[in-house]
Amino acid sequence: MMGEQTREGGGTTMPGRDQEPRSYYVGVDVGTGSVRAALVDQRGILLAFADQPINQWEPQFNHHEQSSEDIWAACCVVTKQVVQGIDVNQIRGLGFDATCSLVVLDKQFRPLPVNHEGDPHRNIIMWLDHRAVSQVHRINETKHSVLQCVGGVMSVEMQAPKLLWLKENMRETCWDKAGHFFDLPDFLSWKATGVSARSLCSLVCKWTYSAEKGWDDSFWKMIGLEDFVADNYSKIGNQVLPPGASLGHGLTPEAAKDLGLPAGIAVAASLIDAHAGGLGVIGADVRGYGLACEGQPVTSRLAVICGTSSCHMGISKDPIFVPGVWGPYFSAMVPGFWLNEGGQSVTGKLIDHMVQGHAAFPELQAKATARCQSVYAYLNSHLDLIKKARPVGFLTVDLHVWPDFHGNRSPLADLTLKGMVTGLKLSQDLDDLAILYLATVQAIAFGTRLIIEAMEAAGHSFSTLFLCGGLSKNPLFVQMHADITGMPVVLSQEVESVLVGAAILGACASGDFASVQEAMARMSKVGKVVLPRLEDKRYYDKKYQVFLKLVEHQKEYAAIMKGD
Ligand SMILES: Nc1ncnc2c1ncn2[C@@H]1O[C@H](COP(=O)(O)OP(=O)(O)O)[C@@H](O)[C@H]1O
Ligand SMILES: O=C(CO)[C@H](O)[C@H](O)COP(=O)(O)O
Repeated sequence: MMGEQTREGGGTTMPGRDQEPRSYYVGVDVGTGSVRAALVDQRGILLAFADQPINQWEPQFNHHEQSSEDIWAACCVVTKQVVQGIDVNQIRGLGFDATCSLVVLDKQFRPLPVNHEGDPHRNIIMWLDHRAVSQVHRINETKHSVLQCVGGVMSVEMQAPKLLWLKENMRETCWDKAGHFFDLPDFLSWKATGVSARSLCSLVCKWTYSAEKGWDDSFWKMIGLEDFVADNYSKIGNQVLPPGASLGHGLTPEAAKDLGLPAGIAVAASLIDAHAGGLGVIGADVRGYGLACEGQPVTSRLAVICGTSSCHMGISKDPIFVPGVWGPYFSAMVPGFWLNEGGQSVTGKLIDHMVQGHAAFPELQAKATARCQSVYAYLNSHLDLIKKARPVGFLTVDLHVWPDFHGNRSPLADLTLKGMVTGLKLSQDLDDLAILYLATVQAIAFGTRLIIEAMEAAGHSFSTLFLCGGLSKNPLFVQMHADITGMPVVLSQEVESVLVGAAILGACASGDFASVQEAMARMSKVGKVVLPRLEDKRYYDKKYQVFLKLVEHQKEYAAIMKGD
């Protein structure tokens, strides 16, 4: 099915039509549910956008797989769409970002199966796959020093546990035949240039690579993956480049044909999607908005990329060790800065799950369709209808949610935690669905508040949130994040900020900007500021107390059931 397409001249008129841009850059963002591309000019204005859904397979609980061939094909569709009608010779650079999913190829770069069905088309273990639970438990039991750079506890969503799972469970059909293991962003830049160099971003954040010391042989030997040490890391990458560096001789003729772009244009070393989102928002010029972060260092800004999951990206001049929060990672997002990444594994996915699984969802769907609205726009207006004189957030005074339906990524770093809902009644009508949706949105915001508290207790100091990703298009989600954290929320002028981040990479690789920081300052702009309703602070402080009690009780229940 052809994805949605908006572009300059056709469909919605994009801003910036009035001036002919000097240079174009193409950004490609491979998210969980779809591939998006954008044509962006040197001011960071989006001139064209296209998206294309991608398949996901869930052959068994907690196994999530994709196809690198599907994803590349979708990249080709959307890239061709966004460059239609322009002089492609004005395109100066191309940048990719993607989820940190694991791509498996044989020695001839052909896909290998990561499943017991032996289907090589499904050669990607996705970022949210939780199959490697016993492997990550054993890795964490080692207490190896590299774990200090992932908040002290390695996530089941990182690559080492998944690689160990493949070695232990797919020896003949996959592991012995494997020639290359890529993080998805690096697979895309390899596909575009034929250069198998990896990005510092992916290797530092998901593979335990150190910007300073490189690979740690003792770690791989200790966890049972000494194979990589033996061949000098050729399968997982022994050439590493900073994000935005220009790869090889740029776009190969074959990839140029696939993508509909000129051969030889600069292609950048990639970023993971959350990091591209951070690049796309965190450097915006905030003068004139009366924000506390005006005149403060960029380290006072927390970027929150809210899509299927939410990633909380905070940077610092010196390394900060935050227990249960990934990092500190050097130069993994903004060159020269240390990065800590908090996160919630399911946020958009959780909201979709709660809404679609409710008894009143068919009625909601019919009513939203009749109004030509998304179900979320309909729910937001329905909440305004039923809130009466109270602020909308007060509707959940006796309905509370703990959001860890897919474990807790940060700051508790406990994949055994589960979701919780308290305050249910017998009724299951549209009002109940709307209030449960609201309580879920609030629970996600409380999770963000808990992550911020952990990061600030370790040394960060934030004054402003910079939101992007699909959920930042939901006004209720944004307002609840402002009200519950007590911080103003900045939304970018370009809502597709992750794509601006990918385009920034392409702009840097082209040499049009002297640094990533210069490109960030020029290409990301404030669109809107949402201020917190501080008059509601007391209410949310009380709901936060309940929120924290929920996980305390969950742990008590688990202890009781574990006891004899
Ligand atoms: N306009 C919108 N209003 C409310 N929620 C949205 C909107 N657009 C996307 N979402 C939600 O955002 C999530 C997808 O986020 P997105 O950043 O687009 O994708 P990905 O996680 O694949 O990068 C989904 O849960 C979807 O329901
Ligand atoms: O772990 C990640 C980033 O560090 C994943 O790539 C991210 O959580 C998935 O992104 P999205 O929710 O946008 O699909």
